[in-house]
Amino acid sequence: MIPGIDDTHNPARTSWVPGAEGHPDFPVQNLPLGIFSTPGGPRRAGVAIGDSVLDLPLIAALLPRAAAACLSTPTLNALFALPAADRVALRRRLSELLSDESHRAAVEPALLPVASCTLHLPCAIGDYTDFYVGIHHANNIGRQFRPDNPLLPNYKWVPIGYHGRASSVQPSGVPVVRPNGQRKAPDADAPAFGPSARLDYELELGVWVGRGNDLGTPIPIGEAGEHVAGFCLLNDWSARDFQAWEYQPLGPFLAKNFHTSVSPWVVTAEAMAPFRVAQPPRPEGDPHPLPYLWDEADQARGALSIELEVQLETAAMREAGLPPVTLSRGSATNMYWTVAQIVTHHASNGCNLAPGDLLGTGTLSAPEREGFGSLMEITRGGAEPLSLPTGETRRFLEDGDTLTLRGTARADGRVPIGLGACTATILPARA
Ligand SMILES: O=C(O)/C=C/C(=O)CC(=O)CC(=O)O
Ligand SMILES: [Ca+2]
Ligand SMILES: [Mg+2]
Repeated sequence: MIPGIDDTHNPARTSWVPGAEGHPDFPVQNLPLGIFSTPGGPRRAGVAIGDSVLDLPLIAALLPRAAAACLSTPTLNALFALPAADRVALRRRLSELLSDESHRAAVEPALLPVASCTLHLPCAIGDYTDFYVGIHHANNIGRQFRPDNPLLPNYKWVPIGYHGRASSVQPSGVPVVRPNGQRKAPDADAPAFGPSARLDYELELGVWVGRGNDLGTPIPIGEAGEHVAGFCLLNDWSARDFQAWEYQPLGPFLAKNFHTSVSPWVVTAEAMAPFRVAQPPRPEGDPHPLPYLWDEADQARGALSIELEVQLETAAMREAGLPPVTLSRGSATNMYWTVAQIVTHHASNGCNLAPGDLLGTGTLSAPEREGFGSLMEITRGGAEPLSLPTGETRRFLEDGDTLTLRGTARADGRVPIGLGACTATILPARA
């Protein structure tokens, strides 16, 4: 079940917190959860509201008991392990506390400016899996890696994924050290080892797993929604030169496990409820998914109406005081498989998902150039370099480049809510 819409989503609801109303990411209709610290203080749970962070342990006495017991821990894993109903109760109470002026005196002392906080990973990530549901990305990139065979025949039957590396997932802001690795130029006799010359990003959504499933017990598709705690932005940094050389036959390995960035706030599945839309119908002639992946309710509301944007700022642009350039604008509706389908498929063999596990959707490219989700697609593998306002060009990312992903959920008659930025700067390779 996908969560329902209630009064916490009411567009008429406003907050007494200065700056919350009209905030592009965090109005009172959002209330994303995260882990933060202040200098000398422990990691603890918080909620973003406008440009403030609400320190949840400080107001635990005002919150529902089940959730309150999980807020002083340095991760959200315990909170995400609770039944979704406990998260709903927490959301309703937070919405009331932050919108009803009568609670202001009790709650305001627990608000901190976000600029004074360090935002951490929301969970201790046991496992991270990256999918490949962006069919336009799969077509575009497949054409470059396998010109005769871009989209393999399993794509429309199986939600394809690979097991990523949890240890190198980092919150937004942590710089990315250019990886060293093996690459082989097409005309070279042997590979060489050194810094990647084709460092790329991948625009993805992250899905935070809520309640887990027992080993050996699959998740029926009708119940997949209850295992999703929320969403973030995810950048699956990719060394395309290493990838092309190493990925056959077992799939991505060192090309993608050196660093993965996530936006630090978890926009809950409940907050996202008004932005769930019908899954676009499959093109004529595509196979009908197997029964374990098919659910009419999921097809009716399983897609996510989230606008996505990627911006690049080079060191020279920063020095010249020029604003970042927008590389692409796309939409999360470009998913061939829904979130419920990837969750159910992942657990279909009895694999156990655990609270705080992270799933990447795969790169979400639109069909057109304006919405491509990686430089590999935008520059067609480097063949069509981008021209920047400084006179620089880019085929792939250079040291000093800062890349930022943003996402905003929108629906008619609703207050838009944002995922917050997922940003990082590239540092030179280390010897
Ligand atoms: O071999 C291919 O076709 C490409 C594989 C990937 O790039 C893996 C990946 O990270 C999938 C994605 O982000 O969509
Ligand atoms: Ca990826
Ligand atoms: Mg990665």
